Amino acid sequence: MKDEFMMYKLSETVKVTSKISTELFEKFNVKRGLRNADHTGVLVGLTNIGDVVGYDRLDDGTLQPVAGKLLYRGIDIDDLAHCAQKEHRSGFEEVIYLLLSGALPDEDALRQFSRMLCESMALEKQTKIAIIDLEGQDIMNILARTVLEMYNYDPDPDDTSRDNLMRQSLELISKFPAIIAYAYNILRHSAKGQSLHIRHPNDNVSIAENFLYMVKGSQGYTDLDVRVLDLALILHAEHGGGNNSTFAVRVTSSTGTDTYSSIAAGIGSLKGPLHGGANLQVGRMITHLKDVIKDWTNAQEIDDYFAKMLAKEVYDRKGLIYGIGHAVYTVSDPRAVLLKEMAKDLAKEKGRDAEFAFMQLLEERAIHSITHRKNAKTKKQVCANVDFYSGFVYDMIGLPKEVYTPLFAMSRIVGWCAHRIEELNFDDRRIIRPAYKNISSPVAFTPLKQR
Ligand SMILES: CC(=O)SCCNC(=O)CCNC(=O)[C@H](O)C(C)(C)COP(=O)(O)OP(=O)(O)OC[C@H]1O[C@@H](n2cnc3c(N)ncnc32)[C@H](O)[C@@H]1OP(=O)(O)O
Ligand SMILES: O=C([O-])CC(=O)C(=O)O
Repeated sequence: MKDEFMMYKLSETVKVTSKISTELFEKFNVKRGLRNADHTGVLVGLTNIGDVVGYDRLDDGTLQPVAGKLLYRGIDIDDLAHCAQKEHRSGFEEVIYLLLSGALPDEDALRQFSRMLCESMALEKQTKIAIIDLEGQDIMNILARTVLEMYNYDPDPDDTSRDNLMRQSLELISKFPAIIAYAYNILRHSAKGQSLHIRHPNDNVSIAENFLYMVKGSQGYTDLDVRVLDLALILHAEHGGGNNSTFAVRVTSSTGTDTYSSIAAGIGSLKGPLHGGANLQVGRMITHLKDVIKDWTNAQEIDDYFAKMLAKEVYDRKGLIYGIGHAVYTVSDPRAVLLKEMAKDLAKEKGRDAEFAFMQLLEERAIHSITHRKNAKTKKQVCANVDFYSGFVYDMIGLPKEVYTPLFAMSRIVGWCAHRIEELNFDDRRIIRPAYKNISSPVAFTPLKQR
């Protein structure tokens, strides 16, 4: 038997053995996707870090959709984002301090903290060599592998005491920008034949600015670009304990494993197209839609195409419109609202109003099409999520698609670290270990010669 046929045979067998009928989930009251029947998440933990609000629960137990709110340690992200922008200073460092410690820094503390992060941004020689060695097409995979490699250079990698976790968190948060920037520059060099730049981070500039500098050089960005990236970093930093990547970090942390293994799990989760990887999928989808939709202002033409997408007849045949829908948000995702505001201003500045108007119409028609789709099992209200406008914003400040999802990780590493510290520090913590009911019947063993 040829190896290819063996693989085909194995896969065909799995087609049958992996089938589990939906009725069985209902029969055994299994919370598919750890979700209740009303789509809310099963309550599996408590946290002091982020609060994601998408609905109110009324006295009769039903849900009332509300405009989305996101709080970091009790503080509304609208306030964090608008205040930093109004004061013309970077806000991401303040958010890191807040999420990790639980309180806002005063001016002195913020200055010292920002300097500390900046000074720890440069990568050790071994890490740089590891990134060059790990040449590959996907920066999320390079990031995960680099993080795993960093275990070897840590003098105390397995110590899960709070002090050590804080040290490791600050190291990882400060080093992600250089890892991503260098990995992209190496990819650009090897895949596109461009010159290779390994720029040392600058002292006394924000994380957002340092990232742009390391990717594009000092002539390659403007003050506005820095402000835009800083906003994106503020908005992606944390999303409660239940989002898939943070939960992956909490699940792995609950075993007592080391920080690098746990963060690599978070990166793997975030890469998925239903989670952080959706920003890349939105970019691809919009490029496709710009091509196939002849009249960018024609709602009917868009509706017709979306109907075919939802019916899995065109595009990637997954039946999804990327950047739309959310497990918690219903009326709006507050991050998408802020990114959309930013996208509108930027589009005006960069002469891309027609594209912005097209995106806005796509958003409106996507929500309409999902709400009115054929054979819908539920009528849950959907809205644009954080990934809908982020790629467009990155594109307008000249960032390549290869870094869209890594930028999400560069920010979300903060939430992951805060949750890992929390997971390893509350009283009476336990290993996370839910149950799977086995539904197969017992099978008698058949000796090899009799099969
Ligand atoms: C940072 C982030 O992770 S944000 C999310 C990024 N992901 C995406 O943008 C991918 C597209 N979106 C989706 O796949 C989903 O909306 C998710 C994964 C984000 C949320 O999934 P769920 O919470 O399981 O969806 P939910 O239960 O609220 O969906 C309700 C219904 O709307 C449908 N729906 C929701 N979003 C979409 C979508 N984008 N395209 C098509 N149908 C959708 C669901 O299939 C479901 O249909 P059904 O009732 O007929 O079964
Ligand atoms: O909360 C979720 O399920 C996904 C999300 O928006 C995030 O992690 O930012």
